Amino acid sequence: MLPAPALETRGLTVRFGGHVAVNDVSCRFTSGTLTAIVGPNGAGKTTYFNLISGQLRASAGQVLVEGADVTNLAPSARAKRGLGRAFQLTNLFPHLTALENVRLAVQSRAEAGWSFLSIWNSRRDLIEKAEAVLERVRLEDQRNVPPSALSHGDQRKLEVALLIAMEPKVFMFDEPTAGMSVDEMPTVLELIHDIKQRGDATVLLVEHKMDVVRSLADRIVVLHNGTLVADGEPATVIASPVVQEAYLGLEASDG
Ligand SMILES: Nc1ncnc2c1ncn2[C@@H]1O[C@H](COP(=O)(O)OP(=O)(O)OP(=O)(O)O)[C@@H](O)[C@H]1O
Repeated sequence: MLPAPALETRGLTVRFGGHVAVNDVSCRFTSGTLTAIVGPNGAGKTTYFNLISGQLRASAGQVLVEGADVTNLAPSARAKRGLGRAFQLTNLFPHLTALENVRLAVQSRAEAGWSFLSIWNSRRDLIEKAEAVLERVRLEDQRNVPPSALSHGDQRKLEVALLIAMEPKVFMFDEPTAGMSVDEMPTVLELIHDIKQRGDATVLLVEHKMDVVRSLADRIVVLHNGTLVADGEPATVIASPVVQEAYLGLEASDG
C-alpha cells in the first residue's frame, strides 16, 4: 500500500453565509514537493490555508496529516502534528532578540518531541540550535537585534527561521515576498528553495507572482471562486485555457 501523503484535503468546504469561499477541494500533497496555489483575488487561497492550519473551521470535508484526521484539532495541535505555517510577526516577542525568539521556537519543538529527555536539553543546546537556524537564514549578524529593529526583508527571514526551528513536515507560505523590495526577494526565495531541497519537506506556497511560481513550483494548483479548476505540472497548467481565462484574465483560445 502506498504511504499516506504528508497532507491531504478531502472535500474541504467553508461557507460564509450564502458564500462558498472554499468549495469541495480535494488535494494530496506528497513529501519532497513544492506546490504553488494560485488564483485571482478572492479565489479562496488564504481561506484554504486557514482551513488547513485550523485558523478556520470547515463547514464540510477533512484535513489529514500523514493519513490522520486533524479536522477537529485546534491550530496548536495541528502544528504539533507537523503543520507549519509561517508566523506573522505579531506572534514574535518584540522585546527579545532575534536569537531569543528562535530559541523559544526551538524549545517549543523540543518540548513537543516524543523524547522525554529532549525536554531536559540544556539551554546551551537550544541556543546552539537556534544559532544554526539563524545561520541557515543568514541572520547570524542580527542575532542580538529585536525583530522591530530588523529591515522588512530580515523580518521575513526571521519568520522563515521560526518555521524551520519548529521542524514541521509541511511548510505553508502565504505570499512570502509580499511587500518586499526586488533586492530582498531572492534571499527569501532561496530559503524556500533550500527547504524543499533538504530532506522530505512538503511545501505549500500561495503566490501571485508567476515568475516566482515558475522558478519554485513542481506543481500548480489553481483555485477559482473557491473551486479547484486546474492541478498539474507548471508549464501545462499555465498554458491551459482554464488558467489563461480564469487566472490571467485572458480570453481562452479555441485553437
Ligand atoms: N471570515 C470571512 N468572512 C466572510 N467572508 C470571508 C471571510 N474570509 C474570507 N472571506 C471571503 O472568501 C473569499 C475568499 O477570500 P480569500 O482571502 O481566501 O481569497 P484569496 O484567494 O486569498 O485572495 P487574495 O489573493 O486577494 O489574498 C473572498 O470572497 C472573501 O471575501
